[in-house]
Amino acid sequence: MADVWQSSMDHAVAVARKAGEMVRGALKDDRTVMTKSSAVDLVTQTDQKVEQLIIQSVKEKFPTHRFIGEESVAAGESCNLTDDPTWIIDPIDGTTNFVHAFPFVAVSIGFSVNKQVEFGVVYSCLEDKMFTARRGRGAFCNGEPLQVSEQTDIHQAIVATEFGSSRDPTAVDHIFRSLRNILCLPVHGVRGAGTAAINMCLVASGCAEAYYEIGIHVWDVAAGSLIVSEAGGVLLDVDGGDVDLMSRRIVAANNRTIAERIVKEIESFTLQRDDAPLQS
Ligand SMILES: O=P(O)(O)O[C@H]1[C@H](O)[C@@H](O)[C@H](O)[C@@H](O)[C@@H]1O
Ligand SMILES: [Mg+2]
Ligand SMILES: [Mg+2]
Repeated sequence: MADVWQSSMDHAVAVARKAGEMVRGALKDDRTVMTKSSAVDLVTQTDQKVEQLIIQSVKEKFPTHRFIGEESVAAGESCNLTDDPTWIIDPIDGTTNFVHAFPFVAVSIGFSVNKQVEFGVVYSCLEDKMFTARRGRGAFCNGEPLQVSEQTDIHQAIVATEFGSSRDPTAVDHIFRSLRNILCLPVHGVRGAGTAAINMCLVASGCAEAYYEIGIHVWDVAAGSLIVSEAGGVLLDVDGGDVDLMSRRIVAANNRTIAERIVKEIESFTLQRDDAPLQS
């Protein structure tokens, strides 16, 4: 049966590739680092230009579609998911990596309809890996099918996580205690690529059993969440309930056994939701 969202997905792949070229071109030149929510929440002109490139090109082709873009939200746009077709964009996932030329940087584009992610595209542009997933039709990297790891023993797992961009001491304490709990299970290792989207693609590829983080935003994980689930993985909230992409918390794992084991070790905390009303 024809896929009603195929042309949108084709466009997402094409524009992510174009955006990736822009990111690669700017890697050595863009040293204009600005900050957002904290001194370590970085943004560059390239983040802003890439988001504009993506939004402009989508608007020309699909004028009725809506957008949630990281840099547009930072500039004051609202972050509400409606039932309308919505492009959820992180122009550079891994801006800190980009600034330091640490070689994991992604363009992440999720597309949701009726609040459900229909397709996800993550372009790991320095590795030239194009990860894609279409709901119900599998996940792929450069056209090759992805499958999560079959490991069910947490002691033989690699777990990915990040420290995020908050330096609030209470939040940092929670993050460290969770990390300590997981390290001391013990697990084979803890890793972090510096980008939520690539961490999730590593789970989808079977290279890591799980990824969890508190503090991410919907644009960090919208595309990656579908890539993980279409590769056979599971998504949970850090308290073990259903994942809520606006809640800023996520566990993405190869299977429920690993996901639930990790949930037991996480000291959860709550942050302001992405869709909280804007403060005037
Ligand atoms: O801000 P970018 O680089 O789009 O996204 C990153 C978050 O800032 C950081 O807090 C988080 O740890 C990382 O996983 C995410 O990709
Ligand atoms: Mg991001
Ligand atoms: Mg970003």
